[in-house]
Amino acid sequence: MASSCIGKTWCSSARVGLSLSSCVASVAGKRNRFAALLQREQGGRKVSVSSSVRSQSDPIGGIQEGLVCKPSVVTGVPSELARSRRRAGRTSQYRFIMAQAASADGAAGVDSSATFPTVGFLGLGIMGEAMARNLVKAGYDVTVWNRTASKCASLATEGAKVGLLPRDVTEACDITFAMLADPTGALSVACGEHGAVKGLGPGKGYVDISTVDGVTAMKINEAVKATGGEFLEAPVSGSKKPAEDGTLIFMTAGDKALYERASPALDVMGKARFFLGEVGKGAAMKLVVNMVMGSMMASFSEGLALGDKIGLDANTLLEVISLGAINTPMYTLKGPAMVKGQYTPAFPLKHQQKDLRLALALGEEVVQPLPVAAAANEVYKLARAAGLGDADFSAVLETVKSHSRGSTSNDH
Ligand SMILES: NC(=O)C1=CN([C@@H]2O[C@H](COP(=O)(O)OP(=O)(O)OC[C@H]3O[C@@H](n4cnc5c(N)ncnc54)[C@H](OP(=O)(O)O)[C@@H]3O)[C@@H](O)[C@H]2O)C=CC1
Ligand SMILES: O=CC(=O)O
Repeated sequence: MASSCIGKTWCSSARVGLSLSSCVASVAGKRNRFAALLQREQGGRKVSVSSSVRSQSDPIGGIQEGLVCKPSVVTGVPSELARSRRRAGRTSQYRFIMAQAASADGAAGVDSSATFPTVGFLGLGIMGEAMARNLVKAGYDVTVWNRTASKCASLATEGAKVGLLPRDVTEACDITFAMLADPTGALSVACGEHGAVKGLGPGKGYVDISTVDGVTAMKINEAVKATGGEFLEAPVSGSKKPAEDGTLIFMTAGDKALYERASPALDVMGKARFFLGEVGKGAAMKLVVNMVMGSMMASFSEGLALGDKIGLDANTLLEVISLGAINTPMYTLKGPAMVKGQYTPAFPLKHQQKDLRLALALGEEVVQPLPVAAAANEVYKLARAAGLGDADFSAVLETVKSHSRGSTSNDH
């Protein structure tokens, strides 16, 4: 293994506070209840959630637009961990909107370790929710935020706190992770009106896991640095299942000290991590990897479409591929579902097209010809135009197939 890569097994001992982990996890798993509201601004409208206490099975139902619930309405009991942190003299203003009824759960006396950072998580999409859940399960004191507030509900029932705004999360946490869709989302969450940087300052860290371009990562880095905080870009390889299993691969760059402090949490979410140097290198590595992946999936789709058209049995084709040198875990995993026309999103097609677009822009910058990736990008663009953006990226097969329908031979 490369010296810059730390495998999961090497690092498990770095995960301090495991007894605390199990204790907090058990508290989280018991009596969560909502006594909360969500208040956020979205497109100029206030959106909020009723402040009444809700059952676990329907923790957040009844989102009402137009209401403005004041933070002072927030009720509930902060977690024992948060209380113990306050007892320990922390001055951060925690503005939780979700509270855990922890008082009777035997958590009294929990001594929050100074080396076990409070962590924030911004962006609970396919990846973010699974990653944040692993942090909660590992016992971290996690505060989450998502633009669509209802997506915080299940993590809240599992023990996470919910922040009103990105800035509230960074204000409350030592290290905040962000997993947003694209450069626009990453920039707006970090640097927007109530953005994450507003809650940052010396001693705090911001780790952006989103797949973005280097320029975006550098802009966020500058904004974080202006607060005295530290920044790490940390895009990941691995999809929904590796996110659930905690087996992602991190490609990090930026502040080495933050990398060291964040590593125990990275190791909860991933199986390997690389530190690649200055900001921009992580994005570059990720874009190269995903450019290759996009081309491979497009090429695989062409093979399946051609095989289908000439009457090859699809499952036999998959088996032949699986036994040879061109086999990849991706083909093994996705192939059978593709043959059945099933594209449940693990890696949304719109994100794969975004990554190809960003990789091609990188190629432009350094005048690197990328004809195969450029051709693949066109196919993904067609797939997006056909409404497949939210399907899994393997749905590119449908576009490849649709372009050959109606013609059965090359007769002139
Ligand atoms: N899925 C995968 O297999 C992998 C994805 N990635 C990368 O990780 C990132 C996230 O992927 P994934 O979880 O699949 O994506 P999803 O589309 O499932 O989630 C995207 C997240 O970004 C939020 N978001 C989007 N735009 C904005 C915005 N303008 N302001 C605030 N929040 C915004 C969404 O909020 P809301 O819920 O409100 O829409 C949601 O939380 C992407 O960059 C992707 O390329 C990397 C490796 C694997
Ligand atoms: O970015 C997607 C992945 O699977 O990695």
